[in-house]
Amino acid sequence: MTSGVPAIEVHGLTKAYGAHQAVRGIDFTVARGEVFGLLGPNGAGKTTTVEVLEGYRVRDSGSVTVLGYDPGNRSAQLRSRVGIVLQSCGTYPHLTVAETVEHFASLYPAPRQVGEVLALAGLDECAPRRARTLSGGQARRLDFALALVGDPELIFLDEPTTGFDPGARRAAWEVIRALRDLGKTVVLTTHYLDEAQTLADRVAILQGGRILAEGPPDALGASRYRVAWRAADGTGEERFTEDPTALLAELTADALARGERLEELSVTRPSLEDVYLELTTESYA
Ligand SMILES: Nc1ncnc2c1ncn2[C@@H]1O[C@H](COP(=O)(O)OP(=O)(O)OP(=O)(O)O)[C@@H](O)[C@H]1O
Repeated sequence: MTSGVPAIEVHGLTKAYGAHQAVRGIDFTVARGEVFGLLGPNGAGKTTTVEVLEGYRVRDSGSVTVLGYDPGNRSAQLRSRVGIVLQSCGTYPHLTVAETVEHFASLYPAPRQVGEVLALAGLDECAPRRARTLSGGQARRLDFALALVGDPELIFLDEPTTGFDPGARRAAWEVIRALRDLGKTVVLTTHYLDEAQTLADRVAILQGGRILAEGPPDALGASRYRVAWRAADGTGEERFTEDPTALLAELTADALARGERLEELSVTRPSLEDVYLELTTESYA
């Protein structure tokens, strides 16, 4: 359900806290119906960027458009079309799950049906329970449900599975896939690279307020090959290159000149995790 007009357009966005430049001029576009992952180490500027998009933080410069609006204007129309899953807010512990979702539904002009939202968030069985009795994973599903009930076009998920057990994570991934199937646009920040690899159509890797790489998770490493081998002293070695033919020629020639073999030699296209670690470690150096 992608249309020509992007869900989000960011050009030259900057934001400083006092003397500290948290976001240093970033550009990216999120298409409608896309799941977009923002990755990066602690302090990279992910939350700052998302808060600007959500209209919670005022940018210093650059242009930002969300569903055609400037989020800096905090328009009510934009708010009703955007869903935000905050870290568990624990509202109304005395209400049941169904009552909580019903209450939030009443705040929106055209809410989704409560039963449908409960099913989508995997909360059918929890519907009659009081919110305060939910486990951490169930409470997080309720957060999802509350972000969905207004039937938003665009949903921001901030580290949606942090602290989840593996089962709860898979359940949350199913919810996110269901959102994509409904044609929603999802912006996801996460520290779990497998989560980004599995769910995101495209990712941007941020560090020090700059985007280091952007693209589909499988394509990011397409031109960076990992060449690994075991050296004569038994230590594992690895090098990254855009031209494995040249690197292999160099390595094998050197090894032959020393009368050695490159044991366990392999050439692989790196995973998102490899690309992420290489990029974020490189630029610390
Ligand atoms: N309100 C604030 N006042 C001052 N500095 C801030 C504030 N919020 C964030 N920062 C700083 O700005 C930088 C970017 O922070 P931000 O929270 O955007 O990073 P992040 O990528 O979301 O990190 P994390 O993965 O740890 O959540 C960090 O150096 C942080 O310390």
